[in-house]
Amino acid sequence: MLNSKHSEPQLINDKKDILIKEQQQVASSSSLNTNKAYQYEIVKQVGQGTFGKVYEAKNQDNKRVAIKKVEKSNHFISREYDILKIVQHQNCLRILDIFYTSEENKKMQNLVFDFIPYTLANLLKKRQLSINFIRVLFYQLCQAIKHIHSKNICHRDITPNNILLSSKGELTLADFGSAKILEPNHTSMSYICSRYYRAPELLVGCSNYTTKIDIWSIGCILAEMLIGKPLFPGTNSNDQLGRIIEVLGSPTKEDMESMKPSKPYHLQLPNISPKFLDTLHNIEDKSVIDLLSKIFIFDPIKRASIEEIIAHPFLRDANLNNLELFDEMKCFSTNNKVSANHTSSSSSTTTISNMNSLTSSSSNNKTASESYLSRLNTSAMTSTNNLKSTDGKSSNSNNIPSLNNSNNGVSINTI
Ligand SMILES: Nc1ncnc2c1ncn2[C@@H]1O[C@H](COP(=O)(O)OP(=O)(O)OP(=O)(O)O)[C@@H](O)[C@H]1O
Repeated sequence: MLNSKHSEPQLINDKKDILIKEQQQVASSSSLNTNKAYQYEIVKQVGQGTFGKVYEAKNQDNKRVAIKKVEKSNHFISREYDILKIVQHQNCLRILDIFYTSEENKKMQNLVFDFIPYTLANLLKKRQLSINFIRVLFYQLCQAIKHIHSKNICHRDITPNNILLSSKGELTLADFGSAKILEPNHTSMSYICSRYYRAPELLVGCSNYTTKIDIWSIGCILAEMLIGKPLFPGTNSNDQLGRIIEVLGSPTKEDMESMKPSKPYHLQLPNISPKFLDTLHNIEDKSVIDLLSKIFIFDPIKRASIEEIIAHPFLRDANLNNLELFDEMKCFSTNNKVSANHTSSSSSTTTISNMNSLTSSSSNNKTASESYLSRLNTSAMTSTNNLKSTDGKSSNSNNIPSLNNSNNGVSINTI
């Protein structure tokens, strides 16, 4: 029932190939293997990340590929290639090749991938999705997460920009640049993950979090697919936590302890009561609301695991065999332009009846990536204070001052 139409990756051959290429890489490290760059013809730039650029290119067989160029520097920890060698799943981005170039006296790592033309972010800007299409997209995302979590890999930056889509609606999780294998008693940087998708334990500075931070992010993505805009569009880390509290209500003392904050937190709150059901009241499918209620839980241990999510009734009838019945991806086709406000679907009812009455989202739809710090070598920085987030705003995740009045009186102080 749940067969993807992706072709099965040639795992063994690819892995062997990658290993051989890596050995060749080491052997020719003095020349940085720059010759290999000539095997690829750059077509155009398609993405600009925090640390690198992504290009559409053609290989020698005229196959369309994506090349992600990232500077190799002593100040950056890039685990991306190491993680990509482990991740082998039809819903996770597959690495095809790696080579190094020297550009403007910088050593650049070039990662070559299958080219996948669309992102969930593009799609969400274009149109509202039907509940059945959301179900199949979310199902595929969950399969990707199940695979990486089975290897203790935490993605740590799941956002609509990192979810790639084929013209048929096949989903590929990309950007393993922030991913890390989480060891049980090791600490990790809490200043990780793009803001809107950051789990509350990260916002309070927890440094021995688990893969449940990814579960929070996919909950945010599911909600965003349903309502058409980010559920928690915080303008800074404080505002982010305030917005979560507005919807979920104040965390209890036990919730706070479960999130293992970096400092004792004293919540000066006029005991906010949950607005969760009000926030999502326009969503007609009640099983998806029940699923979200099991994901949006402060306590990471009580938050649903990926196996529990996959077993939830919302995903029970996910059927990838009829992807072609959906018309959502047609909005990208040049011959068949669908307006951004197009809401009908051939296959199911629309998800919500009135997007304007959703309560928690602001007009600011810009994703604020705060993930870049995760890639900095800790020795290269002394403090996270006053570092700028990639949206250009000053941001400070671990030293949380009072929230401003825009959060209905929610204020949070550290003691
Ligand atoms: N395989 C691919 N095929 C086509 N486009 C891609 C591919 N990989 C990435 N892109 C495009 O490039 C963008 C940036 O890619 P990616 O997230 O991997 O880079 P990044 O430098 O890690 O970005 P960020 O710092 O924002 O996370 C994606 O949002 C997507 O638009």
